[in-house]
Amino acid sequence: MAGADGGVPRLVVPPKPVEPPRVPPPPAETFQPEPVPATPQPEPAQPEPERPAIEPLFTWAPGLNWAGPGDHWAQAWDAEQHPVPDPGPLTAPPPGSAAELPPTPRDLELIAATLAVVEPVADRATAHFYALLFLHYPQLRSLFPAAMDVQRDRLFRALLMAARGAGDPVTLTAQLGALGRGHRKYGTLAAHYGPVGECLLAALARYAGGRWDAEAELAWRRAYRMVSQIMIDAAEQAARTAPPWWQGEVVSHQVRGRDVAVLTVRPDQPYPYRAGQYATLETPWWPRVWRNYSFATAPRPDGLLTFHVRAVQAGWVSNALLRRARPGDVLRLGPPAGRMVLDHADPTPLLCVGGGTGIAPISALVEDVAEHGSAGRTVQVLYGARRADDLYQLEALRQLERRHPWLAVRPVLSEPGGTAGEPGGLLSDVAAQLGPWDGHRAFLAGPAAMVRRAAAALARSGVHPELIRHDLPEE
Ligand SMILES: NC(=O)C1=CN([C@@H]2O[C@H](COP(=O)(O)OP(=O)(O)OC[C@H]3O[C@@H](n4cnc5c(N)ncnc54)[C@H](O)[C@@H]3O)[C@@H](O)[C@H]2O)C=CC1
Repeated sequence: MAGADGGVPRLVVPPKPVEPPRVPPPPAETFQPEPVPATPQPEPAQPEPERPAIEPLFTWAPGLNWAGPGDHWAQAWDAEQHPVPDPGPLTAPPPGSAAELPPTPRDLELIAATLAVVEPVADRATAHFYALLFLHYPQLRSLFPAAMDVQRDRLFRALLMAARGAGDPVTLTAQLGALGRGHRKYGTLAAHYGPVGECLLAALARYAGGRWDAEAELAWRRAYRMVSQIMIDAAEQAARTAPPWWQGEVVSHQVRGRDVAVLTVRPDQPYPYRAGQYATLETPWWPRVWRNYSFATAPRPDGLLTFHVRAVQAGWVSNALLRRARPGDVLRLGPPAGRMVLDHADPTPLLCVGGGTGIAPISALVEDVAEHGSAGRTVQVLYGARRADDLYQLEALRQLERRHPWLAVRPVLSEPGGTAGEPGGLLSDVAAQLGPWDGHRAFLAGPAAMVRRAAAALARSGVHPELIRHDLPEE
């Protein structure tokens, strides 16, 4: 073929490109084979998200047990993108620094002044606190239930209350020790207290208005350091002798009366407790939602644990325990807690007031007196219920009464139509009418309003307030 100019064809050497030729982008619809790298490059190591040291209850449903980096919540809030403040100095201030000292009387005044401003807007401060906590420390989200409705203000308020009590380390140690031990079941670690404290301070700073300055912040840092150290120490001490939680298999489930389940559970390892105490329970249907239930018997030789559960309206755990739980189901139990325990060396007569399922710990106390009580101690039980068919525990108590002359049991019905000869009305009112009760110790369990009213009424009818025991939080 002749060249275009008709002469000898010449080899045309294209000029050397100055830049590498551009590769046009592939047409959108063509198949592109997956490029194979000449030498395979190792994947950059992805840091494992830090998970709390908890064993999932159900390994076949990890989603139930895990929320945190990578879960839907964290993705939706883009939580991983936010910088993480350094929580180090809060729980471990530099040695010799001002934050290391215990709170001073002036600090307590500043804390009270801050609380006076924050408490009226506690709802918003609480919401802000949790938002900060979960955005900055999404790995802590897994320590809380999926739905935060009930939980919402618990931690925040507990911290505020603890700070208020920072002037009385002995009482604080007793109260916070139980809280620290109880927090082990959530998977709480010592390292979590720093982040929680930083978010608490940030929420306070935002809502304490003009009351927040460097001096107030230092006061809160000192109080929080003391509070968190008490909880950390108690948890570490408990870890030497007890697991963070127990698993308990339901071995029997009976419905008594109209709507009370009597559940008996076999713990996976020995569960030491004292009559009158309670445990916190979690069901497999509502992970990380824990509720308190009193032991309904004194400790038994076979190690089984019994609880009485009435379903409360919209109560997730109580409804699940009443309607879903069956033998073979596995619950989790936190450590025992509660102050309603007996000193058997003390022969003071007892007045035990149990409303509704509040009769559970009262029954345990009666059994405890029967087994270990000092000779001559008398026990009077007032057992309140709305209707006669709600007195599901009466026959068991009557059996004990027949065996033990020191025991007297009186049912009290609050709705009309009671048994002739038995007192009727609200349990708290009847307890007061049957007094005076001076010279007695009183144990109260049941609806919170009943317990409060009964405590006030008994104090008026001669019982020294220090001799009245119940497990409602201090007001
Ligand atoms: N260790 C404890 O303190 C325990 C507390 N409980 C609590 O006890 C409650 C039991 O609930 P239910 O069985 O549904 O009992 P319920 O609501 O049927 O009440 C039982 C009785 O308590 C009295 N009562 C109720 N409300 C009162 C009020 N406002 N003022 C004065 N007296 C009142 C009445 O005499 C009533 O018949 C639950 O809230 C449960 O959490 C249960 C077990 C242990």
